[in-house]
Amino acid sequence: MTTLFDPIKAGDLQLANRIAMAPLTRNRSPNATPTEMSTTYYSQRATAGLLISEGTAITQQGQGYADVPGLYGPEQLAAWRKVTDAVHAEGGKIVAQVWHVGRVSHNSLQPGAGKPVAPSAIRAKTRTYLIGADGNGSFVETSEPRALETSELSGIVEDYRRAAKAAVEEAGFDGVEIHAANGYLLDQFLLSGTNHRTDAYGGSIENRARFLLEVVDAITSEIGGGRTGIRLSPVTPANDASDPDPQPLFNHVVGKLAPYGLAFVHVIEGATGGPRDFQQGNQPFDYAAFKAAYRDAGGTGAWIVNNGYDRKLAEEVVAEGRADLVAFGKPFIANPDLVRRFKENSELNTPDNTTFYGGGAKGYIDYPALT
Ligand SMILES: C=C(C(=O)O)c1ccccc1
Repeated sequence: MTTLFDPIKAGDLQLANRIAMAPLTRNRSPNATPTEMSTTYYSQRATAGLLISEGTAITQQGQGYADVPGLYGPEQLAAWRKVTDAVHAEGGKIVAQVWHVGRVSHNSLQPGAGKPVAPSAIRAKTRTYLIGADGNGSFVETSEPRALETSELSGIVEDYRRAAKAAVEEAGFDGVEIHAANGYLLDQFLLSGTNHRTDAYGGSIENRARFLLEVVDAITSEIGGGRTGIRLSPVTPANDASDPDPQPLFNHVVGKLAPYGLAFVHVIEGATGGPRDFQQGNQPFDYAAFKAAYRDAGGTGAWIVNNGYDRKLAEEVVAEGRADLVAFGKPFIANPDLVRRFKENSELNTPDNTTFYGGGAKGYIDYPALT
């Protein structure tokens, strides 16, 4: 029977166990540049089978929150290299989550203080996080976006390609996770609630999946499918994401992903950080059918599940073959040695949600490991 502590090969990635650290935004990268504390934070957690970095902007246009890191400047890449070197020195594996927020942004973060971009000019009913001149952070309403011209899309595809290449070749990541979840740009194109386009990128399911698949094609042709994963969130309402009929949409998406030889598909079940049984539309999402649609189409990537898992539930889904890995977010914030604690069935530290976003060492690198 497979356990959480058995190794697994996910594409080209040889992973020591089935416990992944989910991508966690921490807003501690001033000027989009990770710090020495980032190096400490990730290396403390390197016993995870796979570390997935916090969302990392592919360009300034793709940045939606203050003090999130980027992959678009030499100083950012050099800082990430220190992180990946430290993780590798501990025997860990780490991929970069490549991220474009689309409409979930604010004019003050955008090039030339312009409008955030989106498939359609529909403002997200959500908030973003800014840090004022006084250094204090606050959540503010997102700005009104503009609809991308069809002619702009190939340029953003190239931004993803360039970021993925830089992540692996310059920053030393073992691969990338394409952030196609949580109501950000790629998810905005997928969903009928956010994509009202009338060109070849809007309307039908095939058209709404087109942009995502162009990005997947570009990144896998650049770094290889075996170093590429993707994160999807079929029913999340995060960042005002909505589609009343997600099953055919996401079954289509994973069917089209199957031929790319991806390292993994990472699925947020339910509402991100919320109820696992959340649903969009009038019927529950069938996650088994979703996984079957990927495997039946020839998809061989590891299946990673996330959202609200504890040790017991994680052991069950891996033992029953419903998932290959389980990703943990908040438990890893508070427990750098989560793998050991699970293995020894030790008590877990409790996360302090007042230090999740922004700030310094407190709540970032000061959680105790078992002695
Ligand atoms: C990258 C994020 C996501 O995927 O939800 C995020 C961004 C800001 C705060 C929390 C999470």
